[in-house]
Amino acid sequence: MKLQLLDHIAIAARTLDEGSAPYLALGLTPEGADEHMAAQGAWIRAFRIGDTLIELLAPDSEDSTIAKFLEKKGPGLHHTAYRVENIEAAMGEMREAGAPLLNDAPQAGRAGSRVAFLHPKWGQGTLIELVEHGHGAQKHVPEQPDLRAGGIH
Ligand SMILES: C[C@H](C(=O)O)C(=O)SCCNC(=O)CCNC(=O)[C@H](O)C(C)(C)COP(=O)(O)OP(=O)(O)OC[C@H]1O[C@@H](n2cnc3c(N)ncnc32)[C@H](O)[C@@H]1OP(=O)(O)O
Ligand SMILES: [Co+2]
Repeated sequence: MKLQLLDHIAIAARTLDEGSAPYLALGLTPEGADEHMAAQGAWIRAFRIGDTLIELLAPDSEDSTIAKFLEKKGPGLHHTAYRVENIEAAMGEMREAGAPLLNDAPQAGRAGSRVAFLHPKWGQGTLIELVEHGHGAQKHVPEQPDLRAGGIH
């Protein structure tokens, strides 16, 4: 398996605004709109640095996995995510290697990506995510493409 790049580093925060403060001060601006991912129990805000994102995660409810994480560890590094070309192939290789995949099938990720997670105990205390972006979405994907520019009327 070839990891293509460090896709994102995710930081858990109590709220997106609280979590944003240091990154705004560092001169970054949020990319696109905040996303609510109910299946992950999270609100997500992304800040881009080249090809990599800082992904802020805030819990959407008291029983969210992010809320559980904050209760145990407080705000901080939640996971690192590596980009792969083909998520099914990458999961197959991980399964063969005996790595503890947390998902049987790819899950829906931010901005239309597909993701799978590996247990943090295996990752030396770091939850690891594998992420595949759709073809043509390797770099910056505008949240709302400007259809006028494409000549569609
Ligand atoms: C989709 C979007 C995107 O990028 O597009 C995202 O990233 S969404 C990101 C949010 N989604 C996810 O995280 C989905 C994958 N996560 C999970 O399935 C789960 O959270 C989990 C299996 C990692 C942990 O669940 P759990 O019920 O076992 O929780 P526990 O609290 O009992 O955790 C078990 C042990 O793992 C540790 N632990 C839990 N979560 C983390 C973490 N993020 N990083 C490092 N260690 C962690 C706990 O401290 C505990 O350690 P000890 O035993 O020493 O006390
Ligand atoms: Co992520």
